[in-house]
Parts: sequence; structure tokens; C-alpha cells
Amino acid sequence: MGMTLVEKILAKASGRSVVEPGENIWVNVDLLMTHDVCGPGTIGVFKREFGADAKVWDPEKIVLIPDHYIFTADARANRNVDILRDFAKEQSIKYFYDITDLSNFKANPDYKGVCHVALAQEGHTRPGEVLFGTDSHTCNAGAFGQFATGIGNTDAGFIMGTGKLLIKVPATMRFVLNGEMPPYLLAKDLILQIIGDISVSGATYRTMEFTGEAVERMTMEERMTLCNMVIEAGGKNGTIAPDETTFEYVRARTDKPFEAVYTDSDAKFYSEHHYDVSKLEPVVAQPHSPDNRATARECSDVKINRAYIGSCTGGKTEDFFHAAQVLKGHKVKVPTYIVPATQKVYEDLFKIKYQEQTLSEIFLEAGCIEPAAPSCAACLGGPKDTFGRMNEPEICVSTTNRNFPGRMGHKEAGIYLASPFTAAASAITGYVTDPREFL
Ligand SMILES: CC(C)[C@H](C(=O)O)[C@@H](O)C(=O)O
Repeated sequence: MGMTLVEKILAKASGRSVVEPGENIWVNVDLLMTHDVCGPGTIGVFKREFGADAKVWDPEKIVLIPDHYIFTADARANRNVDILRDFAKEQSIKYFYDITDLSNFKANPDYKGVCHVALAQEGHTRPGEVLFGTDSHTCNAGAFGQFATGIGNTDAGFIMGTGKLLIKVPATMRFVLNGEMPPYLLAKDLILQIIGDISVSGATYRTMEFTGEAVERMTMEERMTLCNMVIEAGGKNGTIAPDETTFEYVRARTDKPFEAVYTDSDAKFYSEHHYDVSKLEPVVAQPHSPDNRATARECSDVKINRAYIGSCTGGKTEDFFHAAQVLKGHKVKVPTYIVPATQKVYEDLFKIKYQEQTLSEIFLEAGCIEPAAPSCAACLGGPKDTFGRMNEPEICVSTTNRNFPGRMGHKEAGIYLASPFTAAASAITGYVTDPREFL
């Protein structure tokens, strides 16, 4: 009887030859990631349960990434980063991407930015491995053909002490995406389409496996966008079979060995869902839920107050490239926030060109606000002084992943989740806009 990619990874990590959905198994963890929001809580659990002088199970398998509430005067947010700093020193944690000078992030070569994108860029996401992170969007790394999922501080504290976790094997829902991607569609449209179809609880505790020629043709960054948002459908994790695109990306960033695994042809799926991507159109998720889907066209009378391009989901280099394709030669009508996910993405904005101009030149000429310091920034609101935070009950088109009430700050603000194409087109007109008007 065949197994899916995720079953194979979990079987291997639990030292068994076969596992089945629904079984509870102990897995050996390859990597644990935590950040400034949950790190302090995780460290607290670890110390309480394993002792004040306890040592972590492996200082080379824990990655600490301050990224959420960084550029703020908020004392508690700053204290959280201090706790990570002390812990990294005490435990000789190898991968701690610290920021010491808040006034100039560029003076901090170690500082990366948003954890999920930084993990990939620093070579921590490898096929066949088991990655847990204290963040729901840890599922982002499923794009690399690994088992990656978010956990709470208690589980993370336990992993810190033991390197193991008890988990239930998820059943797999298979999404077959075939057909030619139209030039106006992005991975964000596909995942919003799927979440709209199955709802925010449609994949609860299941693996969402993405396959088909449209996925095979995707870059790693687009694959990450797909997997990043499986949690918005309740998914435990997302997976995509590793291929040459994956290997090239990973090998350029790490020399650690890894073993790719693949879904067997006779594997059993919980369900199968087929899409012809050539027939889809640009969509948005309307307030206040990621499954509240509408086509961008249907929302063309929605007046917006701002556009936000950033986050783990929508603040990668290609996301900005796509926004620049639309913005080039136009002026924005609303304040448009550019928040690179990581320091590397920030640098790319000043290096990578679209039609002779750097992305940052295109943004500035279009009247966008100058690119901000890399971090999660207003994706999840944050302290009042967070860059781009919605402090008024306004309407925003955003490339982020969630639009629950209060998500970006003000409880009465309305967020339309959209692709970078759609966010950029909307910034130009001041209304939710189908990017085909500009492409
Ligand atoms: C702060 C963190 C726990 C949270 C998450 O788990 O997703 C955040 O990153 C988010 O995107 O909502």
C-alpha cells in the first residue's frame, strides 16, 4: 500500500517503515524555529519543565528569528527580543539572527527579518525533514517537500528539551493544478481560490498536497505562497514534491545533505481536487475572513484607503517584482506601503530591475512610501507605532495572509487580501482593481 510524501517523512522521522493517517507517533525533529513573540513563552516552558540550568537538545537545531515586533518603542516587545538574546548566549544557539541597532537595520548583517522567508533564504528548509515552528505560517516550508507546521509554546518547550514530539499523522488532501497560468494570475490567486472553495476549516488537521503542471512550473517563492496559506484553510501543513527547482534553490544555500521523498502512485488521499488554472481569474478575500472570496472585478466599486505589500506571504522579491510590473509608469492614488520580508529582499529592491529601472525606483516614482525595514510590521497589527499599522477604520488591499477583524490594527478596518498584481493595480486606481487593466 503506497504512502503520501508526508506519511513517508513522518514514517522516517519516527523510525518506522509505515504510518497511517490518524496514528499518533513520536517524531524526531530536524529543526525548531521560534521568534520574538513565542520564543520567550517557549523558553519559559523549557526552563520550568527541564530546569533553570537545563541545556537544549541540540544548539544547532534551534533557529531564533526576531521578526515580529522589532522596530517599535514598545518596552515589552523590546524585552522579548532581549530574552531571545540572553537565551541564545546562554545556550550557544548557532542560528540567532539578532538585531542590535534598531535605528539602522542595515548595520546588522545578522538580522534577517520575517522568519519563514529567512528560513528558506538561509538554507534551513530542506526536503524530507521535519520542521516545527512556533508560528502558524511555518507551513510555508512545505514548498520544499518537507513536513513543516506550527506548534504552540508548550510543544516547542518540550522539543527544546528532547528533540521529539508526539503528533497525529494527517490525512492528505490532494490539489491538482493543471493548465497554463495566465500572465495576470499568481499563486496568491490560486490559494485564495482554493480557500474560498473549501472554507477556513476545509482542511482542518490535514495535509494539503499541491501537484500538477502549474505547480511544477512555479518558482520556489510562488510555491511558498501556496503552502504559506494552507493554515488559512485549517491545514496542518502543505507539501509540494521536490524537483530540480527545489534542489537548485536549496543547494545554493546549504551543503547539508537531505533526502527527498515522493508520494507513491498508489497512495491514498482523503480527497482530490482538480483545477484548470487557465480558467481562473484574479480574486480577493473580502473582510473579514480569508475564505470570503470574490473576483477582483466584483469588488471594483470598493474604495480603498491604502495598499500594503509585504509579509511572509506577499513580501518576497518576486512579489515586489510583480507589483513593480503593474506600477511601472503609473502613480498611486493611496498611501502604498512596501515592506520587504527580509534584509535580502530589501537589498533586491535596489538591485533587481524591471525594464531598466530598479524595483525601488519604480516604487518611488509611482509615489509609494519608501521601502521599510524588513519585519512582519503591520501584517498582524502590532504596537501602535508599527510601520503601516491601521490605526483608523479604513480599507486596505494587502498581500498578507489574514484579514480577521483587528488583524492589521484597528478593529473596524477592512482588509482585502490580494495578489501583488491586484494590490498594485488597486493602489493605482484607489479601488479594488483587476490587474488585467494594467497588464
Ligand atoms: C505571532 C504568531 C503566533 C502568529 C502566528 O502563529 O501565525 C503570527 O505570525 C500570525 O501570522 O498570525
